[in-house]
Amino acid sequence: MDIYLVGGAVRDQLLGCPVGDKDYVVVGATPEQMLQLGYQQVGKDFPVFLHPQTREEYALARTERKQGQGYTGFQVNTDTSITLPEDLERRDLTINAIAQDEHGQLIDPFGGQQDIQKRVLRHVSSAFIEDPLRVLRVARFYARFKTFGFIVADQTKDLMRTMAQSGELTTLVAERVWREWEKALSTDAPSAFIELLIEVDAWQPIVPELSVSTELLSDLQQITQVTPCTHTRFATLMLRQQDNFDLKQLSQRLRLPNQYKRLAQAVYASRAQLLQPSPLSPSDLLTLADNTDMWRQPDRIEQLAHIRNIARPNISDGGIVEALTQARAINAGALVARGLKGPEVGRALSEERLLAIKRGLA
Ligand SMILES: Nc1ccn([C@@H]2O[C@H](COP(=O)(O)OP(=O)(O)OP(=O)(O)O)[C@@H](O)[C@H]2O)c(=O)n1
Repeated sequence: MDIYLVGGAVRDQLLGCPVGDKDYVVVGATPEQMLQLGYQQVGKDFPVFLHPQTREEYALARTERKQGQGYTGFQVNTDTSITLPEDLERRDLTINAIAQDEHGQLIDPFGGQQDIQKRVLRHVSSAFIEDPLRVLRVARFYARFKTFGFIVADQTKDLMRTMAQSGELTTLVAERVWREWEKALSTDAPSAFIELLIEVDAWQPIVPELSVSTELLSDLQQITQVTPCTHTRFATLMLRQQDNFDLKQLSQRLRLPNQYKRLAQAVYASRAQLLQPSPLSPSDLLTLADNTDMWRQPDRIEQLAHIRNIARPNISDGGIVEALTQARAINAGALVARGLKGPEVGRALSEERLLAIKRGLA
């Protein structure tokens, strides 16, 4: 049997990027041989094994042929006669279809190295269209490698458009879609992910609820420069949604994790204040904090301050973070100790917080 390093690890190494997970392909082995060597089989559909010591993934070389709709319709062949080039041919992009043997020698039948040099994301073969997730993957790689100067080959964009128009994108399960979203949000150019999906008509089938404008794309680009927090970056997309925007449906469609959902809700509910074209007064800030659950969620102060700063960059609100942090420090317990009861506590708490905000802004 022969073992090769493949996929992202080889690509990232050639690009001079830190190498993440390592994936290997094994040519000429049976599952029984792998088990005998102490590898542990994972997943039923694909013959993938975990190395007994490193726990890295080793997949038997395979070909795949699409049979039906959606993700269930693959006929997988892992016969020991499957060659390395055959396995590489089923992969998505040429830059992801380079293998490296144990001596460091590269096997690159589809011109991946040349495409790395030319900075092109290009599909390997027409089998690209068999997996609709690839539309999102290409958009995500485009966002990740935009700063390196990568573009997407025209023919690859044509295939992405064909896939978007076929309706296949709607068969993707939410978790897989969201995983690509989250990876795209953590790149240096998440707006490129959105732009490419729009360009190939894939936006509508994936997130019909979310309307995108040039202003919104620019917001996203700016927030990306000020914070690595993907929750904040995603929530920024709520800033310019209209009154008929259905956040509930969007979060169901993407199965948004709770932290994303809650911050998105907070931003959408407070968008009028966040976009207010005049400085926020102490009482505006109090309302903003009340409406976004800032008292219980201290991270929100910075998150919303970042969003406010990019929404209205020319307006100086003074020390929002400082003021709200001081207001948060007001302790309801101390008010109860003063003998206040019931609704009096709530009222006094608001008054004290307002005073603290005023002091903090001054
Ligand atoms: N829908 C997919 C998913 C994966 N692959 C292939 O499997 C490899 C490993 O996939 P994955 O780990 O998802 O991505 P990486 O390319 O390793 O990128 P990263 O880990 O940086 O996201 C890819 O390089 C690609 O060759 C593919 O062709 N089509």
